[in-house]
Amino acid sequence: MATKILVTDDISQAGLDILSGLEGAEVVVRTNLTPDELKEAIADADALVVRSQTRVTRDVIDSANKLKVIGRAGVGVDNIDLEAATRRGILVINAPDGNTIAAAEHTFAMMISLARHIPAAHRDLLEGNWNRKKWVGVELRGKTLAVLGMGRIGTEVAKRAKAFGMTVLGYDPFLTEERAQSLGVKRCDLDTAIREADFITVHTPLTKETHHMIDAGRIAQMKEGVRLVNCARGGIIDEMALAEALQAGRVAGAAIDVFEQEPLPIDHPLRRCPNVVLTPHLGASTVEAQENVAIQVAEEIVHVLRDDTFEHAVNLPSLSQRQKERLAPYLALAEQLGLFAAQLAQGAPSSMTVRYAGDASDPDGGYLTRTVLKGFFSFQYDGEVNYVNAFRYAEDAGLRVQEVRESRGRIYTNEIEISVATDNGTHRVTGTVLGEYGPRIVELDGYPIDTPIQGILIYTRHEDRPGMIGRIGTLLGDRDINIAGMQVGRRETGGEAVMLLSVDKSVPQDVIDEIAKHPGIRLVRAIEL
Ligand SMILES: NC(=O)C1=CN([C@@H]2O[C@H](COP(=O)(O)OP(=O)(O)OC[C@H]3O[C@@H](n4cnc5c(N)ncnc54)[C@H](O)[C@@H]3O)[C@@H](O)[C@H]2O)C=CC1
Ligand SMILES: O=C(O)CCC(=O)C(=O)O
Repeated sequence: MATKILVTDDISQAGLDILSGLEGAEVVVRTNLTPDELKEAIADADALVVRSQTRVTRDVIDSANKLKVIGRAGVGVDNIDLEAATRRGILVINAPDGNTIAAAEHTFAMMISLARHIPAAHRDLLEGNWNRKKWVGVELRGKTLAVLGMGRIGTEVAKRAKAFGMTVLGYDPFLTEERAQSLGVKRCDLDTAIREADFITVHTPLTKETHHMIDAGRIAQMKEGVRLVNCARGGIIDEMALAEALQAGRVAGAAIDVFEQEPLPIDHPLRRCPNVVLTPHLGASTVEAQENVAIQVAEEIVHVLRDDTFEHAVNLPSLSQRQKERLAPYLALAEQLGLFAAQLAQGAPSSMTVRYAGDASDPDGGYLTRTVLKGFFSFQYDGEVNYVNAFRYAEDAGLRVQEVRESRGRIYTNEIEISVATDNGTHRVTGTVLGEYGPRIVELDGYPIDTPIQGILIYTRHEDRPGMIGRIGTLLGDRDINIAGMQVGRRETGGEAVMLLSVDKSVPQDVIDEIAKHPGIRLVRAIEL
C-alpha cells in the first residue's frame, strides 16, 4: 500500500517534489478542508504536512488510524494538539529556522511602517490627498527597543536594531550575559524592559507564561507614547487592553501580524484603532522562507518515514547519527529488559528505577529510559507504544520512573538494571551488552545468571534441594516442550535458587500453573521476548 502524505496548507513546490520523491509515496494536496473533511482525509494518512492554517485538534488526531508524523512547515506548533499527538505516539516535527529572517525582516518592516505612518500615508495619498504635515513620524535612531524573547527571531531583530542606532534591551530567561554582550544587547528583567522602552517587540512562543504577558497592567507601566509590535503569536499581547490604550492615546501605535483569532474578525476593535499597522500573519510569507520551510519539513518527513535520523522533533529529543550508532546496542538491551521486567514483575507497577552504569550511562536525553518503557508497556499494549508516547503510558499507569547513573559498572563495563516495585513485591533484572555475544541478562532478582536476553524463557525461584530441576524438566518433556538452554544460580547451599530455562516453544498457562503447584516452587514466570 502507498504511503499517503496529506498536505493541507499551501507549501512550496520544492517541498512537494521532495515528498513525491519518497519511494511508494502518494502525495495528496487538499487545502481549505472543513474539520469533517480533514478527519476523513487523515483516516488513512501516514504523514500530515501543515502550515499555520490547519487546526490539528485532538478530534482530528483521533481520526487518524496510521499517522506516524505531523510536519509543520514553520516554527509555531500551536495549531497542533501536541498532547494528543504525543499520547497517540505521533511524532511532531517543525522547520525551526527556515523563516527566521523573513519574520525578523517583517518585524522591522512593521516597526518602520509604524514609526513613519507608511500605510496610513499611502492610503491618504491614494485617496487624492498630499498631507505632508499630517504624517510626521519618529526616528528609530537613539530610541530604546525592548525585545521580549531573544531566540532566533528576537536575536535577528536585535542585530538589525543595533544597525539602526537603537539601544536594545533583551528579556529572555535563557539569555546569558555573555551572549547579550556579544550582541550588544542590555540583558534585563521584564519590568525594566517594559518601563524603559520606546518600542517593544515580542518574539516568544505563546505559552501559559506568555499569554497576555502584555496586559493592561503592563501597558500602564510603559512610557507614554510607547509603540508595540507583535509578529510572534496572537495572545501574547492582550488585544482588548491594547485597543483601549491605542484609543486613549497612551500607546502611540501598534504593528500586529498575528491575532488571538485568525482570520481577524471583521468587527474586531483593533480594526478601528488609530495608528495601527495590521498584516494577515505574513511574517513568514517570503518566497525564500516558504521554500526553506517546505524543503526542511519535507526532508524531515522523508527521514521519519524512512526510519532515518531526524533533527527537529518537537515531542521527542532528537538523536544525531553518531548518538544513534553509539546507543544502538544499548537500545536493543533496554527494550528487551523492559519487556522482560514487565513479565517478571506482574501486578500493578508503582515505581521503576533504571540504573545505567559505565558505557551505558546514557548522557543523550533519557533515550534509553524511553526505550525501557517502550519495552515494558509493549507487553500490555502491543503495537501502540513507541518512543514518543512511552512516558505518557508511564504517567497514565501512575508509574514513577527514576534514573540512576553510575560512571562504572559493578561487574561489567556497561550495565542496565531495572527494578520494578508492584503490589506483589519488587523484582530486579540486570543486563549488559557483551561484545559480539550481544545483550545478556547477568543478574535476576539478585542472583547471578548469564544468558542471552531473547526467545522464550521460564524463570523459577525455588528451594535449593535435589530433584527440583529434574521434575520441571520431566513436566516440560511430557508436554513436548524442548529445553534449549538452562541457567541456575543460588547464593548459598540449601537456601533459595533460581533457574532460567530457554525453551523452543510457547509455554501454555496450565503448564506454568502445574509448575507453580510443585512443592518448593516459590515463583514461576513464562517470559517471551
Ligand atoms: N508571524 C509569523 O509568521 C511567524 C511567527 N513566528 C513566531 O515567532 C516566535 C519566535 O520564534 P523563534 O524566534 O523562531 O523561536 P525561538 O524558540 O528561537 O525563540 C523563542 C524565545 O522565547 C523565549 N521565551 C520563552 N518563554 C519566554 C518568556 N516567558 N519570557 C521571555 N522569553 C521567553 C525562549 O527562551 C526563546 O529564546 C514564535 O512564537 C513563532 O511561532 C515565527 C515565524 C514566523
Ligand atoms: O506558515 C506561516 O506562514 C506562519 C509561520 C509561523 O507563524 C511560524 O512559523 O510560526
